[in-house]
Amino acid sequence: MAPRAMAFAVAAPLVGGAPAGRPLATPSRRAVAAGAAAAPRRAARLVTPPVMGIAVVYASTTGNCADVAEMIASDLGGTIVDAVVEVGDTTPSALAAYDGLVVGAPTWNTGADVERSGTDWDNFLYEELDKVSFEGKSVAVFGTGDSVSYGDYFADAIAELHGRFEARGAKMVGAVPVDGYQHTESKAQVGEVFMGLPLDQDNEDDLTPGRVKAWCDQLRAEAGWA
Ligand SMILES: Cc1cc2nc3c(=O)[nH]c(=O)nc-3n(C[C@H](O)[C@H](O)[C@H](O)COP(=O)(O)O)c2cc1C
Repeated sequence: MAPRAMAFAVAAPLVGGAPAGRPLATPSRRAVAAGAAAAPRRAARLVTPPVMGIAVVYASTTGNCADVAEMIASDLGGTIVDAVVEVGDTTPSALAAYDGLVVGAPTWNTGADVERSGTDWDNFLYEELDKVSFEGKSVAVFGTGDSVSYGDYFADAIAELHGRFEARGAKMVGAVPVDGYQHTESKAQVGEVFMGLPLDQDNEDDLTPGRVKAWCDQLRAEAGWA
């Protein structure tokens, strides 16, 4: 299946750091505050480190995860989200410049233990991520999947991203109850919760806006993204 064209152009983030993704139109309050703080009366103030918001990072083969990434960025808003970027267009060290991340992947490699996404995440997670620490960063995971045709492996890639970022020191946020989902099994499920937010754009896309909204409200409270 042909990869969908990139939903976002790559550009430098609003404040400092390596190029990571398309900045949203509105600078975050922290970015504005950082800019204000950097307006020096004395040269010493220039050493103030850049203050970043969060980045939404995704991969997508047929466009579902890209659509959801855009919905999440829109709900969190430009005061929180500084960049939206496809994972193949960034690096762990560029992402480590942000205060936090929302990361999203589809699941294509059904039943696989590793490289479950079948996208650029596979290389990112296993070839690049080990070089960078995400200590002190809040990271939330979402994923797109099919809870009917692939109901025994629903959104398995969520668990893989969760485990890999947690292993690099990230504070994982954004677990959601399994209530209301119709899958049978998922590697992303622990007890009665998912490790992140699964969305099924194939069978219940009507539920996605409400799920995204509730999750973004949860992230604001849980990660302090406000
Ligand atoms: C060959 C194939 C394998 C798939 N495997 C899974 C799977 O194991 N688990 C799952 O939840 N969804 C599976 N899906 C569904 C996709 O993950 C789902 O359509 C997702 O929304 C695609 O996201 P994307 O458009 O961002 O790539 C599969 C779909 C196809 C066609």
